[in-house]
Amino acid sequence: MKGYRGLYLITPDQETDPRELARQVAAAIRGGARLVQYRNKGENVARRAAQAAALLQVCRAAAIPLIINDDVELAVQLGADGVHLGRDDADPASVRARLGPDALIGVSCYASLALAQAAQYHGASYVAFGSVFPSPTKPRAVRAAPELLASASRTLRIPVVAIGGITPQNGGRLIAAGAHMLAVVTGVFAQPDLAAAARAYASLFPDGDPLDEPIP
Ligand SMILES: Cc1ncc(COP(=O)(O)OP(=O)(O)O)c(N)n1
Ligand SMILES: Cc1nc(C(=O)O)sc1CCOP(=O)(O)O
Ligand SMILES: [Mg+2]
Repeated sequence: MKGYRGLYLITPDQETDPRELARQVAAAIRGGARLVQYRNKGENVARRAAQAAALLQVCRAAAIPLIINDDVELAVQLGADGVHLGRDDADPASVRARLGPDALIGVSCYASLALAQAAQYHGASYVAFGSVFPSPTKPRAVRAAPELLASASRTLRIPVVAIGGITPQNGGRLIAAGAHMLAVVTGVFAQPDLAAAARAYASLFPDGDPLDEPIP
């Protein structure tokens, strides 16, 4: 997953109409989102499948990868680009075996560099640390110090994602610390103009096409 830098958009955990959700995500992609995660913890299987399918269309049209949170079967059924796994989800090694070498597999590491090293060893494509700030989406999340991003980006070979309460105001300091991607829900989806909100994050990253810049 070399070269990935920029805004990592995560959908809000809501029963939004699939076409409306697709419209919102398309606007954020126009604003500069580089990776999209479909995250809906709801029980409505049909709604989840419909939302994810609508997002896949939008992402394919823009050549942006779509990651599915938690649900490996949905990712397989849909032909999505990958999955994001946390401590309550399947283990990265078995998911890598199931999805093959090209799948994008993200792993939540909370505040633990040891978890990140293990995830990399077991085939993770990227690791995520958080919450780096208090998160409106997940107020009870474990907190991870931004300084952890520096040791992670120094010692790992895969991209480092920061998540939790990230705004255009506090995001720059995370990039300076070593984050390759900023994962955001509220900072984009709670704004009236999603393209402008995404642009505010995208502009925190160095100039040029972030996908052209290999991660050292
Ligand atoms: C990019 C990214 N980072 C962290 C998470 C959180 O994953 P997890 O701990 O499994 O919690 P849920 O999102 O499943 O509630 C994420 N989804 N994406
Ligand atoms: C899904 C998720 N995981 C987190 C973690 O810390 O692992 S924080 C989070 C929600 C991020 O949303 P917002 O941008 O609204 O804070
Ligand atoms: Mg999970």
